[in-house]
Amino acid sequence: MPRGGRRLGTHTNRKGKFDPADEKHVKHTNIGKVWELYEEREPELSKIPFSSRLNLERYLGIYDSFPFVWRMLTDIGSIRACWLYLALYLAIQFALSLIPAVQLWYSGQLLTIVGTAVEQRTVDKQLLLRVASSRVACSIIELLLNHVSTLVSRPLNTRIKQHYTIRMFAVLARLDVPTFDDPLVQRQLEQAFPTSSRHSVVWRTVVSSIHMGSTAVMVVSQLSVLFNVLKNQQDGPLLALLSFSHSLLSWTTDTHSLFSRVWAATTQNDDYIKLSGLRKSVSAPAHRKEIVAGNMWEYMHSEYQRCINKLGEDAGEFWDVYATWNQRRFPSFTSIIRRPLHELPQIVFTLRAVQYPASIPLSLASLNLITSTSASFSRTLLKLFDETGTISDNFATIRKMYETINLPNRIPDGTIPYPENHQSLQTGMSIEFRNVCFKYPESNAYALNNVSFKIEKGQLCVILGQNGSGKSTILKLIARLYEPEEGEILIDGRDIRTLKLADLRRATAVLFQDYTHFPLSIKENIALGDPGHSDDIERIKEAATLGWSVRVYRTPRGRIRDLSRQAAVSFGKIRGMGGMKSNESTSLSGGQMQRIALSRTFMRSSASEPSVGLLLFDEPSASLDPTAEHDLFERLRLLRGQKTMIFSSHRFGNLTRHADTILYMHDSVIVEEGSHDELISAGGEYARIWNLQAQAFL
Ligand SMILES: Nc1ncnc2c1ncn2[C@@H]1O[C@H](COP(=O)(O)OP(=O)(O)OP(=O)(O)O)[C@@H](O)[C@H]1O
Repeated sequence: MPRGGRRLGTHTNRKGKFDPADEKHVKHTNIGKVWELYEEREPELSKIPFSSRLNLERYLGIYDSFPFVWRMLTDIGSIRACWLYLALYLAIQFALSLIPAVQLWYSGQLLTIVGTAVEQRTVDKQLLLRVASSRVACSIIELLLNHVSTLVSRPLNTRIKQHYTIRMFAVLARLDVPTFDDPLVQRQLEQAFPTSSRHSVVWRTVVSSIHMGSTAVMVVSQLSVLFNVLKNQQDGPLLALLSFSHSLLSWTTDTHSLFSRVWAATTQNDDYIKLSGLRKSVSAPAHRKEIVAGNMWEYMHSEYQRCINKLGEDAGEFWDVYATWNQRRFPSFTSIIRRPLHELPQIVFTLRAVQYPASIPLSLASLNLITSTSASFSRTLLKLFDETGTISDNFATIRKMYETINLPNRIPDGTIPYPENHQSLQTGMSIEFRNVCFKYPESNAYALNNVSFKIEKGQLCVILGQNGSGKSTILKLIARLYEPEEGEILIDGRDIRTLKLADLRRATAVLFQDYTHFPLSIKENIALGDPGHSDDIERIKEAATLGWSVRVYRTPRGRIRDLSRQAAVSFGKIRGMGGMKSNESTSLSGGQMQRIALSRTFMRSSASEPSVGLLLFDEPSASLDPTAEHDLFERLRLLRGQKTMIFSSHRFGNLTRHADTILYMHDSVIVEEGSHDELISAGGEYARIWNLQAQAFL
């Protein structure tokens, strides 16, 4: 039951592992009876005062990110009208950054007027009116500028977001299987393109950079006002310093420790694990049938209640329990002295007033001016530190994003175009495996162990074997989804690695066992089989006709007619399956889904299709009933013409009798090879199972 995390955008430059067992770098705390918290210990730099809040480590990697940030800016420049909007946004932000200093200056002017009035008992009414109205005007201008800024930022954000969404889509779509399946790549993708964020990381970086620039302008302008204010004030620097220390202290203590560090929380409490298991069981639709039919609810309810009663306050989610635990902790020294420090400027002022009673009204005005000016200045200055931290994190994310955009695929592309002559594909492709060994990534066991065979051009080959013997793996290696560890695969006598990947895949039509249904309409699901002809409705209909069988199906969204009688498919009546969440959410059966996948393969695999020379089918009849299976095999055999066709199957029968060659696999190795008659007369494992099956029907 692990929970873990790191505040979004903090320490993103940090390298290394987070190992809960490493006591030197990871602190372990029990949070109540249930949760165990593992936090990274403060790094070396944290010994410098305030460094935990300043997060000095984050600034160290900022320079590495500059080339990527420059690239981001040039990319933004290439988006239509973006520079224009950006320049406008920048100008507005600059104007906004000057406003606080102007407001402070007018506040100072107002206090000077009050001071003069107290001293001389006269008021320059015109000056007062001018200063007061300018002060009000400042607030109105600020409001208007903020509004315009929001109006400008919206189209800017949308354009930037769309631009990068399209690039992200390209990254996701082009990754090959081993690269995409790598958990590290998955994490990299999630960090570079978080799915949950409303704004793109690019927009966040642009905004935070501009804000940092305007905060810097604010700091400089407010500093000059502060300097002017303090210039003529007795005790001014002391009062300003006290006020500044209070702001600094509040800033350093206003942070939640867990938010700034890498952490993980886990539990091994059996009651809590059972409690969450029960909660998930009653919430997930997958368990509903069994809960109802097995009359389980009363037991589940009483167990749930028992676990909650036993755990008491600790029965909550990690964050709730942690919040309660954190509140109970004794306040830190800094948070204790924060309050008295807030009062200190007033105490100092009172002491001074007692010393020089004659100047009390004037000093009162000064106290107010100095404390408000220095508080505003220190707030802005400290905001600048926070923003610098955010910038360094955003820059690091930009770097990661561009690294992800450039992520190379694990399967290297070849350079030789294939085939030299397209007509040659009509007579199929030859395939040869020479001593091929292969392990799946993250697996220690061989899925193929020293496999060698040759399938000649135009042959029909059936790969037979039990579950897990390696049949699908052979097909995946031919489609170059993975790379063998040892050995060679030859296509028409050429090393598969030297051939251009796109050409090879264009020449191959494949139906995998674990085919999927894209959450798109049925028509689009079929058309994807040959994206080059996705507008060719006749071709889609033909593929659908070939993939379907002798039944009439009703889908919740439309009716697919009996295609075996060569009736036309009316796609107008089949409304899309777009929006379906998963296979379970539609009422199409496994067999129906398989027919759609078959139709997709048929988009490119007809005998007349000149660009395809090899047809690969991994258990194409697994979800079909016997009639449909027989029907399908007959159609496939007729359809292939003279092209090479490879089937993987664990069923003996109709198909194997027609095969030119059968590869019989066991435990990642080919144990028998030959035609049906050859294997029967050889009297090996194939013959044994064939005879067993034959006896069953006697
Ligand atoms: N993605 C994967 N990662 C790790 N191991 C895998 C993966 N896919 C398959 N394997 C393993 O490789 C071995 C060969 O699998 P393969 O899918 O080629 O068998 P198969 O003969 O096609 O089986 P089936 O008849 O069940 O489809 C099996 O032990 C399987 O568990």
